[in-house]
Amino acid sequence: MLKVNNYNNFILKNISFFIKSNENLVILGENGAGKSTLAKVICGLIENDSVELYEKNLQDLSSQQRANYINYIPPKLSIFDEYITLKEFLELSSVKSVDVKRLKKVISLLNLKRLEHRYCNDLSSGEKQLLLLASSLMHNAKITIFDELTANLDINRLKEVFDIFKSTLLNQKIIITHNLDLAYALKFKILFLKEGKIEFFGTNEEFFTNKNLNKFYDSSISKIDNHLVVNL
Ligand SMILES: Nc1ncnc2c1ncn2[C@@H]1O[C@H](COP(=O)(O)OP(=O)(O)OP(=O)(O)O)[C@@H](O)[C@H]1O
Repeated sequence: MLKVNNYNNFILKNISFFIKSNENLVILGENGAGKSTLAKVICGLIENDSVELYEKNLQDLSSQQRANYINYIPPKLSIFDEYITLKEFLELSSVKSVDVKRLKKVISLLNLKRLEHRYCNDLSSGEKQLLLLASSLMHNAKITIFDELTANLDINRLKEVFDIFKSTLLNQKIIITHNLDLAYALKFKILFLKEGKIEFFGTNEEFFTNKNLNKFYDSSISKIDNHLVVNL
């Protein structure tokens, strides 16, 4: 459960919304609309007193509690220790002691076995994205925010990630993406930001109508026979 009560800063304006504990969310909006900023507000990287997680004010939570409640997965993996391996990184991603069974399951699920002992810094961009997803599965917070996780993934990997997003492996998910096919297929609730303001908040079905696509994306995308078509 997530509630944001009238949050304002120099980027975001009058941000208020609520998602129940059984709901997931996709955040959409053009470059610079404020999506990452909103994510940082929700997870407390930008301090505020407007966010409630499971009826507790974010500000009142200890660091350990915050880590249990919320996990922000940034667009890019940044690692300070150049000699940390993929497996070591995943072991460190658990908030509690490492669940060896879960670690094995996550490595196998994402086909990361062959990369287990590779240094994280040497992984390709797509492999780093998969490592970030794997780390979120190890962390297993009540709410996980993915900021453009799928940007570097090939089609097969995108499908695997889609299946994980649709599964119950993680609790609540908030997905920031520019991939409208992904957003449409997930069927999660949609929040659309424009210049720091919420322009739309509602169901997937309500958002993905030709009227709304025209309103939010001009004529660059339309829906034909339940498929999104980009008009290049
Ligand atoms: N620390 C900062 N100081 C000043 N301006 C900032 C800061 N962080 C973000 N901005 C500005 O705020 C606006 C929103 O940025 P944000 O990263 O939240 O957008 P976004 O919707 O995630 O964009 P994108 O889709 O390009 O990743 C941008 O104009 C950005 O330049």
